Amino acid sequence: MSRPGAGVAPFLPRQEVRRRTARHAGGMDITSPSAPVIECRGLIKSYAGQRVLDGLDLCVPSGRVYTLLGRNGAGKSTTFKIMLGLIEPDAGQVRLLGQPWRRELLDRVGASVDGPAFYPQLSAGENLLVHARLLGLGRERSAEVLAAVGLAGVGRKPARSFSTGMKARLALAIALLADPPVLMLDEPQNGLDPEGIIELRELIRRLAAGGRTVLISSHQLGEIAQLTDDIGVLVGGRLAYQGTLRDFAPGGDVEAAYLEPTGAAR
Ligand SMILES: Nc1ncnc2c1ncn2[C@@H]1O[C@H](COP(=O)(O)OP(=O)(O)OP(=O)(O)O)[C@@H](O)[C@H]1O
Repeated sequence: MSRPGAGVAPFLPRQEVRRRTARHAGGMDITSPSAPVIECRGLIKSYAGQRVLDGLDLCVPSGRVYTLLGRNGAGKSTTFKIMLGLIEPDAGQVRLLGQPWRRELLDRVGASVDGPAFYPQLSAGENLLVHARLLGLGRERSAEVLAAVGLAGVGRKPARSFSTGMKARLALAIALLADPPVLMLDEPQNGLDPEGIIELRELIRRLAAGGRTVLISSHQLGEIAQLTDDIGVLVGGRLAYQGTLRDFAPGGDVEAAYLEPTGAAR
């Protein structure tokens, strides 16, 4: 899907990034000096002549939580699907873990997009066991992950009868199973109750603290403020802002920064 491209532009000096991000300039640089783990360059994607991504540049540094923010239909899922090789871009390149995209690199990526792929007649534990066996993992790891996402108590209930939130937890469990260094979770908060959102936040923060890189998509501004290190605001098929949350909303009010007249969402 992606061809090896020219080298990626080096990071700008920190002051220059601050200057640019302060006025919400669209850009591809981010303040962390750590190596990018996920990079998109010039992604273009149209559906039936309708352009959704229009030269998208995105850069997720290592060991951080990065949120791709955008309104309904902005192209967040499309971006995730391209990064995961589920659809082809019309143009542009993706790099994962510092290398040009190739399918084998996905062994080190845990992902959830468009809800979980599960066997409806099997319980959460049985579903996880199926995935665990495919990955060469044992029963112990399935149980561990089941507990981590708060599904340990659901017993033999078949997954087809799960609520939306339980399905979201199962999707997360499947993504976590192999303990991958990179997680890509498309709207992981969807369907979760307040407890689930808090648990998810704590889990994601723990994963990042342990050195994993977590990319999520969301439109929940309040939650983002508590969860993310970096954000990219997707507008018109490109990032209107990319950088740290602190630079985006210095006072901590993400909603105000997002909605201000000159803000990234305009
Ligand atoms: N397979 C497809 N065929 C045609 N149009 C599509 C297809 N997939 C997505 N689109 C369109 O592309 C646009 C972007 O969709 P996408 O799902 O990437 O947005 P999103 O930001 O994830 O939205 P949401 O927040 O609502 O999930 C939308 O207008 C959508 O209708």
